[in-house]
Amino acid sequence: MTAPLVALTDQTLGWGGQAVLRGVTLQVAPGERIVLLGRSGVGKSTLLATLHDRLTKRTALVPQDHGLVGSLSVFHNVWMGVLDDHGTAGNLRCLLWPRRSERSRVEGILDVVGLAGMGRHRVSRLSGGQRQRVALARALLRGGEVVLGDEPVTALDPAQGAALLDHLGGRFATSILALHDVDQALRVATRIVGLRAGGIAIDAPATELTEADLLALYR
Ligand SMILES: Nc1ncnc2c1ncn2[C@@H]1O[C@H](COP(=O)(O)OP(=O)(O)OP(=O)(O)O)[C@@H](O)[C@H]1O
Repeated sequence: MTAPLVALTDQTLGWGGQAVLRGVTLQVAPGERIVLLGRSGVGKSTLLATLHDRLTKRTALVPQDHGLVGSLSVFHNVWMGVLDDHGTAGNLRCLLWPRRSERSRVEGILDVVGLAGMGRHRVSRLSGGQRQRVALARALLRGGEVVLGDEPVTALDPAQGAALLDHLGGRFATSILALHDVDQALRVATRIVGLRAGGIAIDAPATELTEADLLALYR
């Protein structure tokens, strides 16, 4: 059997001594496409944060708040995805004088997320959906074994959101995404983890679940 990428056993997860989720047992195997569902505030981000901390393979993250630096350009925000591949001197040089090869590498990804030609735009002047696509571009540039996304396409229109979820699926072998859209979840997931009342209420292959099963998480 393939070793799990991360394993939690009967864990209590929370913040500052306050439990949010109890009895969490979850293993993530390579190649799984896991979607986390559940009402607002139930603990999806809390679980993602724990998994992000525990994963040891290269991981890209699309945080709910995008995690961008507004005063920097789109190019520099996307480049942040690969900062740890370069030394401090190389990163400082790239901040001031990005090379043509670095610009074109980022430009290729901006094209994928529908932001072609916007590398020099300042992030603080972008719309919410454009910012979300910068965060997605940063994850796509970073690459790795796993992508973690906290509502990574909520600011996008349905067609654009579906296309970018497919791009994530093509770039990363394993994904763990918190989503709010049940149909989208059933389309992209191999496995769905539903949170309710302080714990995991559903953990099953997506093929064994119906829309009604998932909508019950929101009642
Ligand atoms: N960084 C944090 N520091 C302290 N408490 C937090 C933090 N993030 C979340 N919480 C708390 O943990 C609980 C669960 O929140 P969490 O963000 O995990 O839920 P969620 O299911 O992701 O919600 P949403 O769908 O609204 O994003 C909430 O009570 C929230 O206030």
